[in-house]
Amino acid sequence: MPDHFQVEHQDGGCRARTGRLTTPHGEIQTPIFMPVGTNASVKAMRPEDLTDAGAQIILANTYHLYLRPGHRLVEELGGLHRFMSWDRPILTDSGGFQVYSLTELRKITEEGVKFRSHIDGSMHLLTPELSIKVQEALGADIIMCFDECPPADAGREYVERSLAMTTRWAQRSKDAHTRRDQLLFGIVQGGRFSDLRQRSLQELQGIGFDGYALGGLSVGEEKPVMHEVMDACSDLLPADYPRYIMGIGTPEDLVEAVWRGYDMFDCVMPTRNARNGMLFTSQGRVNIKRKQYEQDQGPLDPACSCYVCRNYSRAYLRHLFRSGEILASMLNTHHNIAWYLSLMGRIREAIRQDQFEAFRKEFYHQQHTTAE
Ligand SMILES: CNc1nc2c(CCNC[C@]34C[C@H]5C[C@H](C[C@H](C5)C3)C4)c3nc(N)[nH]c(=O)c3cc2[nH]1
Repeated sequence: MPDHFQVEHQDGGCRARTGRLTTPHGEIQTPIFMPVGTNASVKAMRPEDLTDAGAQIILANTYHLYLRPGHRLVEELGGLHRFMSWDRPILTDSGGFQVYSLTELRKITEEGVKFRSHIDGSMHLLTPELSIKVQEALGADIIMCFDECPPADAGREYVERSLAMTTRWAQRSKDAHTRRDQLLFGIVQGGRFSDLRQRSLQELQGIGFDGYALGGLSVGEEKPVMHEVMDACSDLLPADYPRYIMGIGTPEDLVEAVWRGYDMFDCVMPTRNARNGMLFTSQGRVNIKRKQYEQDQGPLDPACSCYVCRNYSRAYLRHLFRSGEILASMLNTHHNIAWYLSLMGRIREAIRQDQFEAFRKEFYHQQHTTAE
């Protein structure tokens, strides 16, 4: 058992488990959802709103912060925690995925990824060594290996070559990692091919990391493919290490992933959907701009105890959204993050009671029976 992670309770009826992950900026109770902050901010939320909503750890990103304001500047100003006044854990992604998803002009070579900045058009080369150096300069508590996330429709031959490079990049990431107080996670690739996933994981375990992430998912593949890969890897990932699935997901995806034994998740959905008026509730999704809420004096979600549901009506939230008020983004985001985090709290409690199987059935039923 590694000293930074302990499985606390294994649900008696399924693979779900609760755990405790210890980082330099504090302990994290898993399963955990991590709100994402692209440019050193979780859009429309102040740090005290995040802690009020129950956030234990947030995500930041190498690609964006390297380009602006620059990792050296953040380091000179005392690191990311001080820069954004967030004193709890931060996880940074290694930047490869964002280069792939954000830039047109990019070239992947053995050395790293050449790309043109989406901000000012300047050319850059992001390598495993530079990615680790940036993440160390930012001072994140958990950092990620520099990997390549192959396109969802990539053929077996491409995926096989890509994962071999991702393994070589993982070794280079680990060799470049000097700040031992930070946890370094490896990222398993291999596309939809279970045997390649197994090979990737075996190679990463041979190098040795503080946790293992599933990459290459939630990139447009069919749901059954995603569940198949999650199933196959669940039995292969070392049970006494934290398991992180990157980019997951909807509330249903989270419940399905916890049921398969995963511990950590991140997704832009609660924050991005909030800004588009798509809100999560115990009765399913509410599209707040719809006319049916024009005179609705009730709370967004009667079962939610967040600041927004305690103080505002659906009618008011609809008015703010239609008026394009900044407060709409703030309140909608606050609720969606609080709702996601309360879902994770209810999941942890169900696991501790050996009730997660029942929770999973009830949750699916609740989310899909009530008409919007
Ligand atoms: C959505 N599906 C998906 N995401 C994925 C990510 C990014 C995780 N989120 C970090 C991120 C990404 C963006 C948006 C926010 C802030 C910041 C920039 C960091 C979350 C991934 N990241 C890496 N390194 N490797 C993957 O294979 C991968 C696969 C994904 N599949």
